Amino acid sequence: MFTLNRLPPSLLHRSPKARPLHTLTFSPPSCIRRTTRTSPLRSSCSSNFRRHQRSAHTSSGPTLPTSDAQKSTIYALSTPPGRGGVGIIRISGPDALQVWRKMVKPHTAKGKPITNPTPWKLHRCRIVHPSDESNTLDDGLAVFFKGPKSFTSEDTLELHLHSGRAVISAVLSALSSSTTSSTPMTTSSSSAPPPTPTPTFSTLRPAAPGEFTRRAFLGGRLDLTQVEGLKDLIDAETEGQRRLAVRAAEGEVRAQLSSLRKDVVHALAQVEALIDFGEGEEIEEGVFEGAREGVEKVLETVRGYLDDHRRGELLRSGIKLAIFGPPNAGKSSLLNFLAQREAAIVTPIPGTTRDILSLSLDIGGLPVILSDTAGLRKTEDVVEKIGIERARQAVQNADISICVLSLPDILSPPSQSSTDTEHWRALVSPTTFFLLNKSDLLPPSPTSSLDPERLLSSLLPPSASTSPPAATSEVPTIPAQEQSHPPQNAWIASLSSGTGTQAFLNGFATALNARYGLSATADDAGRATELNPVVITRARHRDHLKAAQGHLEVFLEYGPNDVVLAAEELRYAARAIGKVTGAIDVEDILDAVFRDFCIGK
Ligand SMILES: Nc1nc2c(ncn2[C@@H]2O[C@H](COP(=O)(O)OP(=O)(O)OP(=O)(O)O)[C@@H](O)[C@H]2O)c(=O)[nH]1
Ligand SMILES: [Mg+2]
Repeated sequence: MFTLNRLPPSLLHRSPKARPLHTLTFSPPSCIRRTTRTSPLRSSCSSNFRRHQRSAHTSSGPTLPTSDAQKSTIYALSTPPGRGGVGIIRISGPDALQVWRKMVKPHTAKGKPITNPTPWKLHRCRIVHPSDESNTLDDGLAVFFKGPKSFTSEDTLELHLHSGRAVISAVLSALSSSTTSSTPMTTSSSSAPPPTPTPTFSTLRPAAPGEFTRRAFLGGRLDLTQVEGLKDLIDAETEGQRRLAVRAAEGEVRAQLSSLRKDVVHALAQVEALIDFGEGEEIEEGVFEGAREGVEKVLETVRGYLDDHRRGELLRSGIKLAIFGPPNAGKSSLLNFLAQREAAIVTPIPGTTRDILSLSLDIGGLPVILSDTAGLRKTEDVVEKIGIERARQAVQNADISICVLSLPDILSPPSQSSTDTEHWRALVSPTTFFLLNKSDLLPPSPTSSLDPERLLSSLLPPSASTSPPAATSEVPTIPAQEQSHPPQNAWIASLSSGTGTQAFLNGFATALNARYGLSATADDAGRATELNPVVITRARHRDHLKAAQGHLEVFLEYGPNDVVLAAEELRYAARAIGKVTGAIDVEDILDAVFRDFCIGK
C-alpha cells in the first residue's frame, strides 16, 4: 500500500510558507465505515486520515500567526483630508480604550467621565489633549467598537471630528506626541540622569496604507476577495463597478470559492481514505468513482467561472471601445456626442483625425475607454499612414468597436461612392457595432423604411455578418438566453440633427450591458435570471483558477491504481483555489493586495 511518504520528492515539495494542506477543513466521507478492528500496520498508515478528522473540527478560515504589527495600536485619518462636515480618526489595537479614557470627555463640564464606554454607541463628547484635559481640541462624537466585534476584530475607537485642517492636525499631533512621552520636560540641577519618560500610549503608531483592512483579514473578518472588493468599492466610478465590488465585498465570491474548495477537499478526503485503507475491506466500493464525479462537477464550475468573457476584469479596468470607419463619416462627431463636449476636432476635410484620441466614459453604468481613430483609406501621406496603422492596432486591441459609415455613401452606387469599403471591412469582427450616420442628407423619405442590417449585409462578407457572434476563445459571446432575441447592433442616425441618436445610445448601452454587465435578464417565462456569476475580477484570480483547472484535469486522467498521485493533484487544486481567497498562507501576495489601499482603510 502506498502512503504519502512514498511520494517522489518532486511531488512532496511545497513552498515553505504554505500551510500544510492537512489543516484544510473537510467532512469525512460518508462512504467510509470505520471498523473497531485496527491492525498496528493500519494504524500507522491511517495517520493522514486521522489528521484530517482532527482538523475538521478545529480549522475554520485563515489562522495566520499573530504578527508583531498586530500587537501595536494604529491610528489614521480615515476620511479625505481637507475642509468638510465630518472627519474621522480611527484608532485600532490594545491602546484604543486607553486613548478613549485620556481623550474622550463628556460634553458638559459637569458630566462624569466615561471610563468604560458603551460599545457601538455614539457618545457626544469633547476631544481633549491626552496630557492636558483642559485643552479641548474639538467638540464631536466618539464610538468604541469592542473587539472582536469590530472591523479590524480589535478594540477600535473612532473620533468623529469637524473636518478642518487645524482640528484634524491638532488631534493627530496629540496622538503622535503621546506615543513618545507625556511627561513634561523639566530642568534638573542634580547630576542624576532624568527619568525615562513613559509614553501615554505605549503601543500607538501611525497606520500604514491598508493596515486597518489588513488587520481585518488577519483577524478573519474578511477574505482576500472581500478585501479586494472593498478596495474596488472605494475606487468604483460607475454603477457597474459599484455592483461588482459590492458583491465581492459582501462575500459572494468568497462563498462561491469556499464551496468549490470544500468539494475538492471532500474528494481529496475520499482519495486519501483509499490510500490509508484501500477499497474493499473497510471502505465501500466506488469511492474513487465518487471522488471523480465530485471533481467533474467542480471542474465544470471552474470552467464556467473562467469562461466569463473577462467581464469582471473589464468592469474593473474599463471596456476598450474603438471608433473606426472611412474618413469624414462622423467618427469624431460620435466621440463628441458620447463625451457631450467638443473633445475631438471635427471638420468637413477628410483625414482630419490623425492620431488616437482616448477618453474615459460611463455608458449605461459601464466604464468605457473610448478611442477615436484616423479614417481608413489609401493614402500616400506619411503622417496619415502612421495614423491609419495606429487606428488598425487600436481596433484590433479593443474589446468592442463601432464602425461609423456615411449612409448616403452606402446607398450610392459603388462607382459614385467616396467610401473605399475594403479598408474598414477588414476590421469588422463579431464585436463590431455599426452607426449609419448622416441620415439627414437622404431625400425626405421615411428612414424607418431602411433596415440597417439589410443595408450592411450587402456590404459585408458573410463571415462578418451582423448576426450574433460565433463563439471563439478570445471574442466575448452573447450568452444563450440573450440569443433568443438577437440584440440590435446597427443603427441609423444623424449626429448633426440628433435624429436617431437617443435610440442608438439606448440600444448600444443595452447591447453593452448584455455583453459585459451584471444585470439580470428575463428567461422565457419572464423570470429574472442572473448571467453567469462573475467571480474573476483580477488576473491573479484567473491564474489561480486556471492552475486549479489544470490539476483537476490531471486528476481525472488517473485511475484507482494511482491514488497517491491523484491525491497530490487534488491538494494542488485546493491550494490554487485557496490562494484566491487567502484560505492558505499567502503572505507573499498580501503585500501586493494591500499596497494600493489608502491610509485609514
Ligand atoms: N450632414 C451631416 N453632417 C455630419 C453628420 N455628422 C458629422 N457630419 C459632418 O461630417 C464632417 C466630418 O465629420 P467628422 O466627425 O470629423 O468625421 P470623421 O469620421 O471623424 O472624419 P476624419 O477624422 O476625417 O476621419 C463634419 O463636417 C461634420 O460636421 C451628420 O449626421 N450629418
Ligand atoms: Mg475624425
